[in-house]
Amino acid sequence: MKELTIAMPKGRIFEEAVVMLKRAGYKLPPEFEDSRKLIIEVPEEKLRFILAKPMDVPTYVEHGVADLGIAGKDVMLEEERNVYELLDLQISHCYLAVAGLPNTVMNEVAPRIATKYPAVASSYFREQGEQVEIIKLNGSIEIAPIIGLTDRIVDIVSTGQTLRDNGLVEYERIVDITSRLIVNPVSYRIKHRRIQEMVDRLDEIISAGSIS
Ligand SMILES: Nc1ncnc2c1ncn2[C@@H]1O[C@H](COP(=O)(O)OP(=O)(O)OP(=O)(O)O)[C@@H](O)[C@H]1O
Ligand SMILES: O=P(O)(O)OC[C@H]1O[C@H](OP(=O)(O)OP(=O)(O)O)[C@H](O)[C@@H]1O
Repeated sequence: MKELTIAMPKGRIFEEAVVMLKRAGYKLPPEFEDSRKLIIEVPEEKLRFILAKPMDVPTYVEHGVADLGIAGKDVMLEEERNVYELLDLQISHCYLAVAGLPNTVMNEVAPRIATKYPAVASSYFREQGEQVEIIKLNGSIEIAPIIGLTDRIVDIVSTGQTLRDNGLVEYERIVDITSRLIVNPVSYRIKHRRIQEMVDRLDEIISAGSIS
């Protein structure tokens, strides 16, 4: 049986992804709950996990140092890496939206947009026929319109609480987001049986509808 390396996103997807793998029958050691290790070997399952920043997962998979990865659709759209999407895991549901201060219109000349997703935001406004200036931030995006840095933000919304608590409103919904199982195209060819077995096991869990 060929070993598989999987790039897992640290952070909020991680826990749900681990639950899913366990339900699919993979026996994962306690290191998954209480360790700061960044590489976890599971020889009994012939699996090796790399714990990466969510935005970096497609990079590891594209370069083939991970065969598989788990990444939000937001990351896939932003990164546009040469990988295949195998499964919609139906976890970490959220969406990307345009938001801003209530009852405001965007500056007519080159309105400014703050976002962690410059590629997605640029292509969205281009499709709308609007010329905008994108300001890339790495977090706490909601601050930008409040302190007058930008007219709008493009950011993730889940419960809407961050927008509400900061007095912002949603103007447009751009795209629904869930996490995806992605694969390196070469790995998919040379480790096809092993990978397909994992896909089938995860697919069964998704179809049973027992995750989030
Ligand atoms: N509020 C949310 N609710 C549900 N899913 C979310 C939410 N925010 C982000 N996500 C999804 O989870 C993924 C990882 O988000 P997370 O907040 O863990 O990492 P990050 O913000 O990209 O990383 P970091 O905070 O380490 O820079 C995102 O790519 C997205 O798909
Ligand atoms: O609609 P909600 O349920 O409030 O979730 C949305 C928030 O969650 C994410 O932020 P995160 O917690 O990852 O912090 P960040 O500002 O560091 O990106 C996202 O960027 C929003 O700010």
